Amino acid sequence: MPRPSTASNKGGKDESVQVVVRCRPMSEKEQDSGCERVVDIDGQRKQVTLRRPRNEGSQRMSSSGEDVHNFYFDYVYDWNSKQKDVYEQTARALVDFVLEGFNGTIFAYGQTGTGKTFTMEGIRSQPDLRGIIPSSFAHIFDSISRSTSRQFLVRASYLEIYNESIRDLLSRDQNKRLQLQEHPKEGVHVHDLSSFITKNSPEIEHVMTTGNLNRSTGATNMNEHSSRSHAIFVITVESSEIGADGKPHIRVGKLNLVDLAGSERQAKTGSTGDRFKEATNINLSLSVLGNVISALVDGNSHVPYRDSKLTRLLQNSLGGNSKTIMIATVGPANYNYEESLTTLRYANRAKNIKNQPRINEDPKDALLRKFQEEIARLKDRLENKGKGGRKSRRHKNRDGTEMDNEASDQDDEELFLKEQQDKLNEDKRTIMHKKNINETEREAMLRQLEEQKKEIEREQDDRRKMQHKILEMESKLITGGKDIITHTSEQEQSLRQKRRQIAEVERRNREAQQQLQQREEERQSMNETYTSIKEEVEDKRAKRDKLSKSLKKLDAKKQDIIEKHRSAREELEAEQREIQKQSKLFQLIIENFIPVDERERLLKRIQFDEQQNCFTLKELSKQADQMASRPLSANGDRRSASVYAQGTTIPEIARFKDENVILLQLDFPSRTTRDYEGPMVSPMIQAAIENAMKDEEHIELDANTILSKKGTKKKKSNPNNGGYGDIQTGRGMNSARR
Ligand SMILES: Nc1ncnc2c1ncn2[C@@H]1O[C@H](COP(=O)(O)OP(=O)(O)OP(=O)(O)O)[C@@H](O)[C@H]1O
Repeated sequence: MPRPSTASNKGGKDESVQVVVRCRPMSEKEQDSGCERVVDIDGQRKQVTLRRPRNEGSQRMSSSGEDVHNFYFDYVYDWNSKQKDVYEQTARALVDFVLEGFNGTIFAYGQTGTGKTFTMEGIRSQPDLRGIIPSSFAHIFDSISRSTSRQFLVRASYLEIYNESIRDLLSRDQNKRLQLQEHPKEGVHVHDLSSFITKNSPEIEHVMTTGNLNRSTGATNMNEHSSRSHAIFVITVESSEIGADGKPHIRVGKLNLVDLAGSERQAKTGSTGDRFKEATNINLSLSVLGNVISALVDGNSHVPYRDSKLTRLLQNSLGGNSKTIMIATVGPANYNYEESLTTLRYANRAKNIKNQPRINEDPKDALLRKFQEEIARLKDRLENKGKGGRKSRRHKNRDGTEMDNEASDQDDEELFLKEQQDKLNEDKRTIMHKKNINETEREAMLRQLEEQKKEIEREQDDRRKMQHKILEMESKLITGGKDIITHTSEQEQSLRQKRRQIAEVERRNREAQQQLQQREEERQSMNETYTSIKEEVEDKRAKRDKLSKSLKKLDAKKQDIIEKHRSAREELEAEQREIQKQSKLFQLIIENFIPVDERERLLKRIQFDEQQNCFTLKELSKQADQMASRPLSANGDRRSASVYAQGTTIPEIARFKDENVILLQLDFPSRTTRDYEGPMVSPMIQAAIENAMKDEEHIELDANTILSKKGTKKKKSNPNNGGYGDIQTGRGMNSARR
């Protein structure tokens, strides 16, 4: 719903919602079970510090850490705070503004059992423990009694929102549920809500007691006496004063005193069934209250006032034309840490809500105006009757004496009527004793007298009724100052004004302090950003150092690898040279020592074995050009057989059968050669080979060249000296070997 924009809040100056935090003392139970206190209050700095319980996380307690939360409010009160101090410092100025015609709201928000009711109502029977509501009663009536120029009308209402339904706590019928109505100009109000005009503190106290008796309370496992409903006590103060134009001007101030239900999360209360529904609805109102606060703080165009009864009723108090104080209550013990943190965060946000309070002047529906008009009307009627009476008196005054009736008051009127009655009685007696009239005439005269008498009695009765009504109405309008010495009153009034001024200065100081705090927070966050950039630089520098170290290591490794590679390459080159050398040697040998046809056969047989990665010679049997087959004997045997042998095997040849032939061993001839013992290669050839091998690039080996160089020397050498000096002999050697 859009923000209210009724005429009443137009033009009001922006004013923040005041937020006050109060922490109650440790209960006996908490003390006995040795609970740790996690809340610190610094009244001077208006600071609340909440520490995470020691067993719930690290021991770190730095101001920037997550474990310590600092909050600043308009006022903060610790467990030793007095009810009177809370009232004087926070509520008094607001109640004064209500007497001036502003709307005001004080609401207590917090977890069950943290002191909302104690702060709002307290213990009424003990003067020192009376809370904000009873203190405001005394304050209002005391102020009125000191007022010299104004007439007041004070009325009170008391309602409860329970399970999202509204109940009039002052109604006879407690089953009746009331509805909210919205007036385009006057905003939201509860239809049919009863209100009681009260003329003094005892009367308004009585109203509260009656309402409290009707208030729903229930027990949860958190706190037996916990209130599960939102209670709103409304005091409307109307005042009238004659203005410079000589006409009465009316102002209406409305004070909402709200004791909200416990704000704790439902899981903790262990609610189920009806209690669950109850908790859900209570939480609905509270969560909508949270949404409203958020929307107002964030400056949203849509504020969800309509989402709950509570927020609809408090619409003017939040972002409207009211002066508002939120009192957030917290428990000091460690087990309340999470709830206290939630409450403090909630309260901290509420500080940023801006209202536009302004005086409600001459509203059309002011009860005081109706009273004044009715009294005036009745007085007028009385006067007119008086005039009529006086006229008749003048008319009936037989002795002709003229009376000054203009100045006659009510007593005069009574006296006049009494005189009239006495006169009628006198006339009646005279008629009774008259002798010169007949009976019929006498009776007619007496009847006329009787009629007149009845009329006078009726008039008397009417007047009494009107007078009573005027008195009754006037008694409800309170006017102070009659019994107070004006001087003292003025002094006190100026004192109060000074107090208000002090409160206003303090409020401005608080706002300035808040702004300072906000700037400090911004500075801190900038510092944090700076610290984080610094940290980033440090981090990057460390990474860079690390990287340059590993780069150095890699460089060293690279050098190692290059070195290893270089030496491996050198080795490979040497190996390659060696292989080339050998290859040249083999080439040399092949070209010079292997016959050409043999070389060609070998070349044909040569193949590369992929698996073994080397050249191999093909199997001879598989060669197409293998040796010619051995010749067979005439009859197809592998070898020719002697006739004898044939005779033994072939039975047909009977010629040899009888011969006695002895199988003798063959005599081997004695050896005529010797094994070669000399050098394999003649020194000359060896020298030629070595010479050729010296030049790696080109091996020149031609035995003929060598032979031509050595010429005759070689020819002279003994061909039997064991050498193969002639290449031709080499070939011969190869042939011999084969
Ligand atoms: N500031 C305080 N000084 C002393 N006693 C306190 C204070 N605040 C609360 N207490 C005590 O703590 C108890 C719980 O307080 P109270 O009933 O006011 O809590 P509550 O928040 O109103 O709970 P609920 O949500 O049930 O209404 C009461 O016994 C009350 O007397």
